[in-house]
Amino acid sequence: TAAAEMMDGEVDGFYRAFPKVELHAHLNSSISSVTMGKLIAKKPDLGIEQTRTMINKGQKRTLEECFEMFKIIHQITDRTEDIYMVTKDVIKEFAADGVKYLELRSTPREEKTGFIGMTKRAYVETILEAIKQCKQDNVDIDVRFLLSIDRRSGSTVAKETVKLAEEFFLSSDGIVVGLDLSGDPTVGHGKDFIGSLQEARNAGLKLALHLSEIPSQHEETTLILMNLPPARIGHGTFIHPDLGGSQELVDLVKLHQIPLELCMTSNVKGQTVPSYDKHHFGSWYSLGHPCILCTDGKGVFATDLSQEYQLAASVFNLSPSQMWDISYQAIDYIFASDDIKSKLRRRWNNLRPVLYHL
Ligand SMILES: CC(C)=CCNc1ncnc2c1ncn2[C@@H]1O[C@H](COP(=O)(O)O)[C@@H](O)[C@H]1O
Ligand SMILES: [Zn+2]
Repeated sequence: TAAAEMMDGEVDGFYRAFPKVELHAHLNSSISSVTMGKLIAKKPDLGIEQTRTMINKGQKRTLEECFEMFKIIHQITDRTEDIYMVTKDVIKEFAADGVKYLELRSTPREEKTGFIGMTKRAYVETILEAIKQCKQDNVDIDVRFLLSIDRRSGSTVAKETVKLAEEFFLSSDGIVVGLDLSGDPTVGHGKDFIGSLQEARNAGLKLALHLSEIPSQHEETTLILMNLPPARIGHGTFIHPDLGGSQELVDLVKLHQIPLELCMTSNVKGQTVPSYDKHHFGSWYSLGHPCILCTDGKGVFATDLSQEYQLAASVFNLSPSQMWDISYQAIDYIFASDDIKSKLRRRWNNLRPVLYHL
């Protein structure tokens, strides 16, 4: 479509200058081509080509192919030094794109390769170290972290991840704020994770769960919404009754006012949504339901948050002031404290007249 073609071109400066909140970014999906180039140069033996780690202009992949891409990326980020560099680069790139508050998420990974190997605890510590370093370097962005549970790895691993998250929740000075449930939606069942997720929530961790990324997850989503309600929903592509969901699900989401983390480029390139104009942002936004624009993975999906804003604005014909409200409203749904929310609102309110020349 014309909008899609436009999006592959230059983004005008307007949405880059917009202060933005990014709440759905997987670390290993967010690696830029520059950073990927550095990683490939460090590991020439792997013979990895850049074209296999990102979906470029106009290209599409099946969900299966996308999850194959993550395997390749994980091969090239298998040491703590890689994770450290990736995290720092990703944070600086989000800051350069005008993101003022970022929640990164990543799956604690154990690797036996290399000299020392990497434990899940070391993996998380490395990310937290990189976040701290960026703060010390005065990078203009507030960064928090969610531990991801990969649904492929089953309930025992999920329990371990919750334990690790609870531990870091208490020791990370407010950096670790929650948990994510993600991974291949065709694998595993949500019911295996409900117990662990309830425990996590009782310990004070906030939950952001990938729900209904594919049509066959109706029963799972119902079960999770009845037993948990998470604080935020990732994608929720097939919650709507026209798309394999049901009015009952829509009503549950509306009743609990659960915001949706929406990733337009990711969904179209991953082909769960046929075209930008058919993205479910349209129907939820019309309902007045809280919609948060996110990248999912600015690396693999070759986008950034400014592009996602411009895309939504052009596809759904939204004014700068409506876009401003979307950005401002996202502050309500961050997992950091009310104090941080107030600080961010003040920043936004100070920037608004500058942007609109009011
Ligand atoms: C088309 C497509 C696959 C879109 C992305 N939709 C996703 N759905 C579920 N889990 C995901 C998705 N993207 C990334 N992830 C999770 O994030 C991981 C990569 O980031 P990390 O290693 O956790 O730092 C993947 O292995 C996967 O577990
Ligand atoms: Zn995701």
